[in-house]
Amino acid sequence: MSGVKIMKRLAKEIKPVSGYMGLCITGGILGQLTILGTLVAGVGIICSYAGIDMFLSTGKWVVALFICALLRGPSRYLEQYFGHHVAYKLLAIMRVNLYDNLRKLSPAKMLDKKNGDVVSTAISDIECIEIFFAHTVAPIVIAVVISCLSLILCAAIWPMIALVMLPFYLVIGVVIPIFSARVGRDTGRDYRLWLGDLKSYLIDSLKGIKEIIAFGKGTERLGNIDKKGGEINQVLHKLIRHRNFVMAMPDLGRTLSRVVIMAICSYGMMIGEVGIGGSAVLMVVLAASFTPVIAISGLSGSLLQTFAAAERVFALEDEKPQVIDPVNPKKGVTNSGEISFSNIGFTYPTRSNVVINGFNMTAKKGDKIAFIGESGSGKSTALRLLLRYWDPDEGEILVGGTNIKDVSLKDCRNNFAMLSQDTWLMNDTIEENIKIGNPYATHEEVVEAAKRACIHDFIENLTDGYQSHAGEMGSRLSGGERQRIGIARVCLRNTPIMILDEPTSSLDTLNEKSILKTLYTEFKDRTIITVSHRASTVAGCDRVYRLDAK
Ligand SMILES: Nc1ncnc2c1ncn2[C@@H]1O[C@H](COP(=O)(O)OP(=O)(O)OP(=O)(O)O)[C@@H](O)[C@H]1O
Repeated sequence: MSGVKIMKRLAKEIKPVSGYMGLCITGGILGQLTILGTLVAGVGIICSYAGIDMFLSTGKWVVALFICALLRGPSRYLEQYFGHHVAYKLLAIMRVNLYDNLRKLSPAKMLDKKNGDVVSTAISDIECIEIFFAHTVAPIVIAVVISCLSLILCAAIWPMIALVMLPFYLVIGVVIPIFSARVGRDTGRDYRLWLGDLKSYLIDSLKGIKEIIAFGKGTERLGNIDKKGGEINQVLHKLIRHRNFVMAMPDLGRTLSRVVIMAICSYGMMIGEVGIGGSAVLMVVLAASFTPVIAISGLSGSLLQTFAAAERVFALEDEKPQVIDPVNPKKGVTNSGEISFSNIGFTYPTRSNVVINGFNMTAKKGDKIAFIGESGSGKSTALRLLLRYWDPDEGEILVGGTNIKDVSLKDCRNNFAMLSQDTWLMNDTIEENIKIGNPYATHEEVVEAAKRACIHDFIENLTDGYQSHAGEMGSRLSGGERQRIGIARVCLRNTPIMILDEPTSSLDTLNEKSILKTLYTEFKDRTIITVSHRASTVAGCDRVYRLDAK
């Protein structure tokens, strides 16, 4: 994506808060005008004391000086306050938009992405865009307005000086930033990529710390972190060299412009085109008006990272999900427990080998169905197709007689309560974790579900009972305890179909028997599909479907 395209797209994001941005720009312009006004009033006071006619009396210049000085504070406050208000509001909107798309991309498109890289984009890349919203848009407008006003004022005093100064404004404010952005673009991009890669490696190393220690890989990981850190530093040095160069060039331009201003003003006085007062005003106005222009030039160094970060955010925002909602979804026709797989064929887009080929299955309301087969035969894949994480390449899946592709993803998934192989516990109380199954459930209903999942006594014995924090002790819970919390969650979700992927793999036979009996008898009206390797888990099912590895 080109720099101009990124800027245009970022600028579009400002639309919902354009009023606040207007206030920020007004504050900025007013702030710069107060600086110019203070300097011009100073010149006015000195010249009128020296007996040079400066249009206003000394007293009026003093009043003007005080007004400008007093307005400087509030205008600066206005600019900074609304600039940051806009930036943080927009960053919050961008975070929500990004998470919304990540949600749609999950799980199919998210499997290929590195967790750390996505976290890096969702947090630090978005944070990096703050520079554009808070420190770029308004300063560009302010610099353009102040440069134009200064040139108009100069042209009113002596048109020639405006003509001579115009190229300085263009070179410092336009040519240098564009050139700098073009030259440093790849370095900025490399830095964000390396940073994402390092974060990903760190998160991976933390997640797998037990295995890393057990297999004696700690030193190797440490060495790799050190190596990656060194590589990042090299790119960072390039960025800093570039930024320093970019900061030095406009400063050089400003110094040269001052020499030219003085030379031309002296020449103007010599040939009688401008008086002492006019020259003094020209000198202070032109010198001061370069400050906002220089600020833009200086920004172009920081913007390299901002553009690279925005590019990464937009790439994630633009990525198309694996499955999409139909344009005109059918409504309310799938709420039953009937399921049918007819002639299903499926190959993962990233693989060449067929996973499911010509698979057929039917379940009536209340049927207890089992999928069995050796490891890798496609049992979990069949469940993923039912949940529409992917669409089959061949055949169709019907729920309640309707093709699941014809209803919205939300309506389709509202039919299912899912227990996956690894129960995810969010950073909240045990009660809230169970209530994921039904946020409106009462405490009594949560307790009832926990009893069905044979986890009630365990929870009661915790120091804070149902209010104990699962996040803090998530890693201290055994696999079986986590699995039973997952089962309680499923029990609470009132859907016609329950999907259980290895529901009792971490439980002893006693607990397994008791939980399955509860599930199969108490939920006799619900259709249950169970995936398991264990004969004991599928023993109570009405029908067993075998999937064969291809
Ligand atoms: N997201 C994916 N992308 C590509 N291939 C995948 C993906 N998920 C699974 N597979 C492959 O598809 C095949 C079937 O996987 P699946 O998880 O459905 O098997 P399974 O029968 O449930 O196995 P297990 O009993 O070991 O859990 C395997 O070869 C697996 O490597």
